[in-house]
Amino acid sequence: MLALLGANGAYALFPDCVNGPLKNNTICDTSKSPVERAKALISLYTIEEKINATGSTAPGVPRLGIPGYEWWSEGLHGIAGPYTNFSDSGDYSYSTSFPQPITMGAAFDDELITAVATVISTEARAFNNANRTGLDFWTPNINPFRDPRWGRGQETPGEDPFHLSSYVHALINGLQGDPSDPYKRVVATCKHYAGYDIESWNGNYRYQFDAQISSQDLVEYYLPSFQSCARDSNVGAFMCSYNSLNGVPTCADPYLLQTILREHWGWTNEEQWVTSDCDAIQNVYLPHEWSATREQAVADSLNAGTDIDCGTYYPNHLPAAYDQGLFNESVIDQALIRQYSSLIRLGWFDAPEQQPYRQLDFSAVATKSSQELAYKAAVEGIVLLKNDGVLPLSSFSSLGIFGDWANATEQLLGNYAGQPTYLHSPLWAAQRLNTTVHYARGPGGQGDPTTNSWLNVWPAAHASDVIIYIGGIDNSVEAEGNDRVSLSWTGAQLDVIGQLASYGKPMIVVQMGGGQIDSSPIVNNPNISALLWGGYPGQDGGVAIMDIIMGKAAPAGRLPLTQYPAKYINEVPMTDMALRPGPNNPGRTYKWYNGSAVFEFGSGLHYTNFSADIISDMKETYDIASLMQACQASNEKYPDRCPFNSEPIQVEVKNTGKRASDYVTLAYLAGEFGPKPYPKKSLVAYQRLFSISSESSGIAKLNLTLGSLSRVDERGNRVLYPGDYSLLIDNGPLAMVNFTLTGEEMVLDEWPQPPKDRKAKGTKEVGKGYFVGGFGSEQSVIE
Ligand SMILES: O=[N+]([O-])c1ccc(O[C@@H]2O[C@@H](CO)[C@H](O)[C@H]2O)cc1
Repeated sequence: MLALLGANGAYALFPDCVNGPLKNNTICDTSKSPVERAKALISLYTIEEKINATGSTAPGVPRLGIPGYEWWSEGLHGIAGPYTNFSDSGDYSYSTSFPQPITMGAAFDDELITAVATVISTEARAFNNANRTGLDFWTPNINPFRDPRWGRGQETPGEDPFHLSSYVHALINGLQGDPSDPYKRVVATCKHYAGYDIESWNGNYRYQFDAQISSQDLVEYYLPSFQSCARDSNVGAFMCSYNSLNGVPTCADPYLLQTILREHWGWTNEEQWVTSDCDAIQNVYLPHEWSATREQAVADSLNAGTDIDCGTYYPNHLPAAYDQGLFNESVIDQALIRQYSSLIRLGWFDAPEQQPYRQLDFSAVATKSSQELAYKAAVEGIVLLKNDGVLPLSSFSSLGIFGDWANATEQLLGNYAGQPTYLHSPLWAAQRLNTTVHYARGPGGQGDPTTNSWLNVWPAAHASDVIIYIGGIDNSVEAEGNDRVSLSWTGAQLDVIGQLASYGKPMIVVQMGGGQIDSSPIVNNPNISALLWGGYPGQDGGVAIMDIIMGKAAPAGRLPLTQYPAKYINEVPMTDMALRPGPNNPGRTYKWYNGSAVFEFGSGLHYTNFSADIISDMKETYDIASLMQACQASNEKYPDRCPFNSEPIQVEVKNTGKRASDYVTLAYLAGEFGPKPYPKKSLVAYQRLFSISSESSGIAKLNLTLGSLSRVDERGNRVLYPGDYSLLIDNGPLAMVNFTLTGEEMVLDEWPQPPKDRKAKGTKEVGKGYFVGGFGSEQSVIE
């Protein structure tokens, strides 16, 4: 075995196929396929060694020179995670930390996402070569941001399934590299499959919750991003979730893991594996009480297709399950073939000089271009929501900066962050401008209105020409394990904002945090000139915010989610998973919400104005049978991926104002087709255009597919329906064209129905059977 760079840690070793005991075994023969190599290796393992290899911290098989491997690394917006090892100082003490996905989602720029993911995978390789992280990363989180209370919505690109599917495709390309490359850059893991988006609400916990979701909502809303991962992006791994879905814990559900994932989506490559969320196998036993015993829980999960247990439940309980005959050895072989084939595709077994990534070291980390990309991602994701013309700022001699986020450091990162290269707060950026800056934090964002931290606010405000308040929410309010209980501005913030506004000076509010906050009091206050949303903009977020305020950069991000009024959370329980409006549900997302949003999905202003014109000739009528014939002739395996238009639909976007700016072209379909009720509209394409100067135009090229024209019926089938369609450009809309689809409806994708004998349990009584204890240790249960 060969030690890499001599560092300590879980990644210190990789198998030595040059001089090690297996050098003449097929596992070391690079002319053989990964599966052949993996099979040769595990044929040497005893059943004990096989079982030991099923946990996320795999000990390896020393007698064969197979070192341990830690499967759990994170990479949500930069390398991170419990087993990624940053040094205290110097090399490997930091990496590039990008904005949270909710902010990068607002950029609506897939090329940006691929570039960001490429940096993350490069830095991951450099850290792996120094034995500091793994080769597979448990990212992205692509559960749609369904309910505005969700504490982890910040980890996602937003609420729209088309947007998520496109974003995740771009991301996986950057993380894994081209599928045809002999070696993967790293393996990505699409999580949390599926129906996971509640942390803790009204006595329901992620470990115990049973999400009841119709087939229609599953196919239309909860699963497209996962289909994009599995079917369209060749992702290397999936993670099943804590919750149950329609009565079955997802990690023990052969319908989800076999019928849908592997068979229906064709995710049959032997090097692709499923891990459980951390301790989710334990939860199959308790609190779900799906399996009667611990042994049955591990066997049910392994048999269903969960190949790795994040935790120790498999290694601890599979031996007894094996003795009881609850699983066949071929099932564990299958799991290990997937694991080792994946490691082979990552080059784990091959000599360093054979691989393109083994030479990377710290000089590839936090490069100048990576830092510039983190800044660019932040700028692109910031959204301008209100502006009476005060922005961009000009002619002032002093700035007052207030609020809980004004001097934000770690707050900028959100959760699942590693060690950033630096942390530039808005205050830091303001202090580098050629102006006087007065700063007072004031009462904390989530803060206590009674503290005397108010006192220094007023003199600072008095002395300033322009007032900037930067606040909102952060991970003390929205977090893993912690859903929000209010959509209003927290603590004393509205009070201090109101009093600052009463000075009658130009005033700008910057709303931070991943979940949206009802900002109608700010919108309606005529003394507040401008409102921006920044999400979690990452290590250079403060500079990005100040550059937009000063006009050094132009805002063009769009909200990737709805800003609901605060009363929304009284109108629908978080546990109601339905998207369409019902008696106790006003509907979810911009497609179905029947109330009046404070800001709609896609909202975003500029420092200029744009007009749009659909310049492609579109027919008035399209015949469904002809569309399907063209699709069949193209030999596309999945008809929903067939193009609707043979050439991209071109939209000319003209900057009719005075300042150069990016513009995000959003294209929606609306109309009367398919099952009632009809959604208000659905996003079907988007493209960000860059730096369109005054009086100039850019051309967006939009590719619509048959899938994007389809609707989903109650059984989950994706169908192309006859009816009247409108293609809308932007929220206004700025341009629109109508067309009709004629002929008989056609099924594009027939959804496999759950088996009739599917064992399903109802929702458990809330709060009962919930484990309290640390990761990997089964402790007390709330009875
Ligand atoms: O005990 N812990 O240290 C611990 C930490 C995080 C944790 O969360 C889970 O682990 C992440 C694995 O990628 C999933 O996204 C998340 O649901 C689960 C357990």
